[in-house]
Amino acid sequence: MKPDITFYRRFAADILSDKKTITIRNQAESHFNPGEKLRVGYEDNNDIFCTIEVISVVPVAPGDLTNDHARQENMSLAELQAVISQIYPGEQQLYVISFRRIDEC
Ligand SMILES: CC(=O)Nc1ccn([C@H]2C[C@H](O)[C@@H](CO)O2)c(=O)n1
Repeated sequence: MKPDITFYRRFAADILSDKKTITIRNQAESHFNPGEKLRVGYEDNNDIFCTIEVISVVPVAPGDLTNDHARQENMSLAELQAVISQIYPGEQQLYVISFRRIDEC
């Protein structure tokens, strides 16, 4: 079965240990709704590694990212800003998807 959302493999350990509780995505992945349960897979092969429940989806401009966002990503703000500009260069509107992990698969 295909995942509903994927993550780079390097972030999986932080999700599975509940250190990472948000992800920041662009418009294409802003359609999730609070309460929705998502199968989470690896970006490189789509293997599912856990299930999460969406808590909220909130718009954010890249320039408005804070230390609080970084803490929830288990990164420094500088690291988060670097990751975002690598994945979403030039995007002006992003979305913070907050989640809680339900299951390890
Ligand atoms: C397709 C795609 O966009 N995949 C992504 C996007 C983001 N992430 C991670 C990287 C950071 O930890 C946050 C913020 O974007 O989410 C990802 O793993 N895969």
